[in-house]
Amino acid sequence: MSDHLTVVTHPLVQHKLTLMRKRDTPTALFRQLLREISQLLAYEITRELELTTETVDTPLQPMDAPVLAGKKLALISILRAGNGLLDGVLELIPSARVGFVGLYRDEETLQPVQYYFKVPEALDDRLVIAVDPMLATGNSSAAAIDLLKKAGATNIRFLCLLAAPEGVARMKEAHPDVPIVTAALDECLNEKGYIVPGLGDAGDRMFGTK
Ligand SMILES: O=P(O)(O)OC[C@H]1O[C@H](OP(=O)(O)OP(=O)(O)O)[C@H](O)[C@@H]1O
Ligand SMILES: O=c1cc[nH]c(=O)[nH]1
Ligand SMILES: [Mg+2]
Repeated sequence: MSDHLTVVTHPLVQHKLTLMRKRDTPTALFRQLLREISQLLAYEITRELELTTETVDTPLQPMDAPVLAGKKLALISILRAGNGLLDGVLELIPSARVGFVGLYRDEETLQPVQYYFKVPEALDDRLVIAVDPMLATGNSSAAAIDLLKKAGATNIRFLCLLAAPEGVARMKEAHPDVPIVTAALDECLNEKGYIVPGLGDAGDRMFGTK
């Protein structure tokens, strides 16, 4: 991917995102919509995956048919809200290897606090797609990507649902080599570091906490 930021403007993505933003959308529907959007975003972020060919026998004759090239890609969920994107993407790419970076954002300092890290082996040989629905200050995603790079990843993409300009700028400064794919670029952050207009706290809405 050449662009640092790609906003997926597909009408289905935009319509579903609007439903997710509504205050009264219930938890079960919120999760279902996120799963549906995650697959449309995955389509976009994987559009330039390398292909090779494999000879297969169709019922009529053999042919050289396209298959994905290289080592299986790694999906990394930034816990816990990342899991809301992970499930749908994994359904689309079931052979992907999966890792988890546990981070939560301290609500006072807006700094990430790490509590878990487990990723697949040979990250340096894989395309790594890190997923987290919300890119707000960018502190969590920048820290997660630092950890992935320390673990050897060199080819990383970041998939989110909503981004704030502040978070995109932070990522561009810290990780200019990591393309971002999102469904929307919102206006700004409020004084508590929430994306506005946004959709609130993705993890809480997804899991019914708070
Ligand atoms: O860009 P930032 O300012 O760092 O904010 C974004 C982070 O905040 C949310 O996670 P949260 O800390 O709420 O944890 P959770 O996923 O467990 O709810 C979100 O899922 C991101 O990880
Ligand atoms: O708006 C925001 C900002 C951080 N995390 C969220 O879930 N929502
Ligand atoms: Mg949260």
